[in-house]
Amino acid sequence: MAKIGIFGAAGRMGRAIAQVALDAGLDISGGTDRPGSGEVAPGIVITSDPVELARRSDVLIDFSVPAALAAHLDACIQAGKPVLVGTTGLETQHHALIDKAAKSIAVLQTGNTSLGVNILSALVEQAAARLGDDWDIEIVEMHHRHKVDAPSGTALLLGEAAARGRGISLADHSARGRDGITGARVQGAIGFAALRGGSVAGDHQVIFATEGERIELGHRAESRVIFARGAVRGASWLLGQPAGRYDMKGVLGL
Ligand SMILES: NC(=O)C1=CN([C@@H]2O[C@H](COP(=O)(O)OP(=O)(O)OC[C@H]3O[C@@H](n4cnc5c(N)ncnc54)[C@H](OP(=O)(O)O)[C@@H]3O)[C@@H](O)[C@H]2O)C=CC1
Ligand SMILES: O=C(O)C1=N[C@H](C(=O)O)C[C@H](O)C1
Repeated sequence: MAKIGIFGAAGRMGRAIAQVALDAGLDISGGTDRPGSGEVAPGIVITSDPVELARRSDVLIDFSVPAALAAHLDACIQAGKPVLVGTTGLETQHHALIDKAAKSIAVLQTGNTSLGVNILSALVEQAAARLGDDWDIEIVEMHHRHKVDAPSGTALLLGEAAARGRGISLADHSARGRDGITGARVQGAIGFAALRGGSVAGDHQVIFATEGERIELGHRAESRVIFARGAVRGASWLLGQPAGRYDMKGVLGL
């Protein structure tokens, strides 16, 4: 049976993934986290050495922090093991590291592992392809009070889908963090707004607004279990893939 290693195992997602994998009867080789993070689940060994974990795993799952990504990718390259990266808050330099790693190992990176969000992304791309840029696109997300990055990885994934549908680059058309006298909305911009509070697992809404009408497409996560299930499914799928960069579309057959 394939052994799954978890980077960031003591975090909210790390623990959820361990639980889902154990419930499914899968084998967990162990996890990494910062020293003193406590027990994740009975029998799961936590180390602070990602290379050691990668060597005794068949596939790795990373839900930790962007600052740890380089070390995690390096460990997977050294051990020759595939990895699913679910960590969000990634910037250009992190995506460049993933592209480089994907030359020698299989890497699946996604801002959201759930089936529902990936279906939503396909719908958003389709709607954006059919509506002209007199339809303003705004993406609103809400998450729990502990979340440290904004906009969420999912909001960016949905923004990328909208930009792809429109045939434009998101980097050149995104409007983030409006405050004060912003001036009127720029035609063709894709706007982002982030709310934080309570224990919300993850709500996303994509609004297409034009004169006189509005389309709203959305997704609400009711718990982290959906992300954990998607991560375990994605990791199992990665075991059969050659080196390269992947997202959830291949896993879910979209
Ligand atoms: N793609 C998806 O579907 C989803 C992505 N996410 C993303 O996953 C990430 C984790 O989320 P969540 O579990 O809620 O966050 P947590 O803060 O609960 O977990 C992150 C864990 O990583 C640990 N960590 C910090 N530095 C390192 C390191 N160098 N090596 C190993 N572990 C380290 C943290 O330890 P410490 O607390 O001591 O700093 C913490 O235990 C976030 O980026 C989040 O946005 C979340 C849900 C779904
Ligand atoms: O931090 C979270 O909790 C989540 N993060 C991901 C994101 O940034 O989109 C996915 C999910 O919405 C939960």
